[in-house]
Amino acid sequence: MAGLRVAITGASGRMGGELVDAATDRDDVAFVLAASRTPEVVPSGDAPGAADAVVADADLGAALRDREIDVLVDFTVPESSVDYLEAAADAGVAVVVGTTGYGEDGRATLDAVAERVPLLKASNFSRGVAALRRAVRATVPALDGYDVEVTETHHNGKLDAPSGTALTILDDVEGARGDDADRVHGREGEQPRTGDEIGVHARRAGDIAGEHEILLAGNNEVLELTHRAGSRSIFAAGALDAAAWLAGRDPGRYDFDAVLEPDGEDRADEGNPR
Ligand SMILES: NC(=O)C1=CN([C@@H]2O[C@H](COP(=O)(O)OP(=O)(O)OC[C@H]3O[C@@H](n4cnc5c(N)ncnc54)[C@H](OP(=O)(O)O)[C@@H]3O)[C@@H](O)[C@H]2O)C=CC1
Ligand SMILES: O=C(O)C1=N[C@H](C(=O)O)C[C@H](O)C1
Repeated sequence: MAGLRVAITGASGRMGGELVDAATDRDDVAFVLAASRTPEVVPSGDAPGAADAVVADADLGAALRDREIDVLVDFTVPESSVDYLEAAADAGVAVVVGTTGYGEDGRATLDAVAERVPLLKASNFSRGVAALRRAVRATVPALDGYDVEVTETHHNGKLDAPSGTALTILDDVEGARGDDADRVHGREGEQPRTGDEIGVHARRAGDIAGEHEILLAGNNEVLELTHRAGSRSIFAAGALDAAAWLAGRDPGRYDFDAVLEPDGEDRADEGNPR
């Protein structure tokens, strides 16, 4: 491919801005189209970190075709995301999805879109969290019967709780245990722990980019597995790596692990569904 042509939705958002900035900096990206509900506040033109073109989100479908976009990268909210992804599918454009918090309808739309174009969704595009998930899947069976509590901490502007990453990790824990645990969110009053429950805790404060901790305790010992994002740049880099990897592939659902293991098999599966 001569150079990747990417579109980024929600360009005035925290991740949208980070993605536009990172994409304009990459040698493998030839063109950056930004889409926003408020295009007038998104920088474009020759300034460093500015998109090559900015359009109103209502004009996204036409712009994807006119600008010959290869991949759409969406980190917005579920309500807008489903419209953006359908516009991409109509235009035959691949999609990388970082948005979290979908309900059942949103997840069904993702499945339908993946039948028409390549779709890679991850609740977390950092390499560290991908490694953390591998560690969780290996550790939980090794510590059979230990109590597990998952805690996530994010900035005070985050909408969804628990985070998509925490939900993915909970799926990993349950998959490794081979059962569906009772997920207990927070704890208040007289509420002792029951046998195989998993405690889930969501904290919101300041400008924390994202922290996830898995606590395993039993047998007079404690093991803590923790990932801390230092900035959003790691998510943007991972998502753009995924976009470069996804362009030109067949329709279907792809997993971020396949991007990180380029010599491994292409895995089009249901992984990282949140
Ligand atoms: N998978 C991953 O690695 C990561 C995922 N995320 C996820 O990305 C998503 C975005 O996070 P973040 O950038 O912090 O969020 P922000 O609130 O900062 O940005 C979301 C943007 O979405 C756009 N948007 C379009 N429609 C709506 C709507 N109806 N309501 C609100 N916003 C709308 C807006 O941009 P505009 O006005 O320009 O259209 C808005 O700024 C979240 O779901 C978050 O969990 C975040 C970090 C990493
Ligand atoms: O909203 C965020 O900021 C983040 N959201 C993702 C999630 O919900 O897991 C990933 C990351 O932790 C940052």
